[in-house]
Amino acid sequence: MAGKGTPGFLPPFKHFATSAIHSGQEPEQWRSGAVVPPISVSTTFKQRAPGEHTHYVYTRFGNPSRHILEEVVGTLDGAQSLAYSSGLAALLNICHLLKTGDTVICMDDVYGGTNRYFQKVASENNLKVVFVDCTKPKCLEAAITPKTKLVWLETPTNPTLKVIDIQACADVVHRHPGVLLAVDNSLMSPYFQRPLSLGADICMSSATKYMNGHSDVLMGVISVNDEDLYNQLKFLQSALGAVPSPFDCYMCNRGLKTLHIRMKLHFHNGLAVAKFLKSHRRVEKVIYPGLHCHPQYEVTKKQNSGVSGVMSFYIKGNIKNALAFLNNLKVFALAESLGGYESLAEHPATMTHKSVPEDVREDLGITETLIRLSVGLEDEEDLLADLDQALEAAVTHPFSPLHHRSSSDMRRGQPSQHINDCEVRNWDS
Ligand SMILES: Cc1ncc(COP(=O)(O)O)c(C=O)c1O
Ligand SMILES: N[C@@H](CCSC[C@H](N)C(=O)O)C(=O)O
Repeated sequence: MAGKGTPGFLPPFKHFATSAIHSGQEPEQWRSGAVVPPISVSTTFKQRAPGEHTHYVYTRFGNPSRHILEEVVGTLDGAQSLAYSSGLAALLNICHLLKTGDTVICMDDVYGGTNRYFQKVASENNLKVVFVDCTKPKCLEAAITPKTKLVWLETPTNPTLKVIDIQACADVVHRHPGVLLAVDNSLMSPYFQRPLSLGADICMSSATKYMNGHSDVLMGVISVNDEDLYNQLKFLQSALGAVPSPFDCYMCNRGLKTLHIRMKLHFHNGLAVAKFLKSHRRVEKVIYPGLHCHPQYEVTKKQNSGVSGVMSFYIKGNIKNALAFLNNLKVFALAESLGGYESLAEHPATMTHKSVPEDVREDLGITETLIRLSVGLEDEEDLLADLDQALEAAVTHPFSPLHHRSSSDMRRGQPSQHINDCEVRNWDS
C-alpha cells in the first residue's frame, strides 16, 4: 500500500474534484492495477514473525479500504482523517479526549442526537455541558472558564440553520490554551466548508449525510491537522472500536467521487426551493443561509463557497397543517436524515429533535409548525410543484389520521408520465 512519501504516490492535486477522484488510489499500488480500489474484507493480516507485520494487523486498528477512505477525506478536509461507524461514534471518540470534571461548551442549536448525547450521556459521566448561542462570539467568550476543554459548534445548525462565524470563534477559543474547537461539518461537506482552514482544531462530519450522499451508509469522519491530536484520536479509534466496515468505506469513497457535482445541484435546487417558499402564501418564514434575508447571510458568503440543500420553514397555521403538508408530499419522502440524492421532509419537533427538552425546543424555535427539508437532486420543477400542491392541500385538508394517505399511495395514484428531459442548462455557447 502506498502512503505519503512512497515512490509513485500521486502528487497533491490543485482541485477538489481531482483529489476526490484520485487521492490515495493510484491503481499501481494494487497488483491487479484495478482502477476501482478493491474492497479488503479480511479482519486479520498475516505476520512475517510474531509481532512483525507488513502494514496491517487487525481491521479494528486499520484496514486497506478504510485507509483509502481516510486518505481521501484527509485530502478534502486539508488534514489527516479517521473514519468511524457513525457520526455519533465520532463525537464519542472526541469526548474521550476529555477527563472527569471538564466542561464542554456546545452551540445551543445542534442535531437532536448530539444534544441527547451531551445532556443524557456525557453529563451523566461527569462532563459538564453548557449550551451557548455561539453566533455571538462574545457569549462564547463569556462562557469559557478554566475548566472548559472543548467547544462544540455545528454550522449551519440542525434544524434552525443558524450560521456561526468559525474564524471569530477560533480567535476567541485560541486565546485560551488547552481548549479545543470542534466543528460539525455535516450540513456543508468539505466542498462548501473547511473548518480547519478557518481555525478549528477538529472537523467532524456525519458522512451518513452529504459525503456518502446516497442514504445507504452510516458513518462519521474526523479530520485534524495536529499530529499529536491525530495520534490520540487514532489510539482511541481502535481502543473504543467503533469503526466502519470495509464495504461501507468503499461505498462512502464511491459517494465522494461525485460530491462536487452533487453539492452544486443541491445548492441550485435549494436556492430555487427557498425562493419559492419565501413567496408562497401558505408559508410564514423560510430559513436558508443562501437567502439574503438570512440573519447570517454575510458570514455565510464569507466562509462558505456555497450552501447545501437543507432548509427549514414555518408553515402558516398549526400542527394539523404541518402534518397535512408532510402527508401530502409525493416527491419528497417523509423521513429523517438529510444530504442524500433524494428529497426528504420531516417534522423536527416530533422526529429528529424529539429528544430535545420541550422548553428548549420552544426557545430555539423548533415549534410544531417548523418543517425541515433536505432538497435533493430531482428536477427543480417537479420539486416546486410537489411543495405547492402539498402546501395547498395542507390548508384545504388539515391532517386527520383517518384521512392519512402515505406518499407511496399518492405516487401509485399518479398518471404515469414519460419523462425525457435530458436538458443541460448551461450549454457552452
Ligand atoms: C448535524 C449532525 N451531526 C451528527 C449527526 C449524527 O450522525 P450519525 O447519524 O451518522 O450518527 C447527525 C444526524 O444523525 C447530524 O444531522
Ligand atoms: N441527523 C439526522 C438523523 C435522524 S434522527 C435519528 C433518530 N431519530 C435519533 O433521534 O437519533 C437528521 O437530522 O435527520
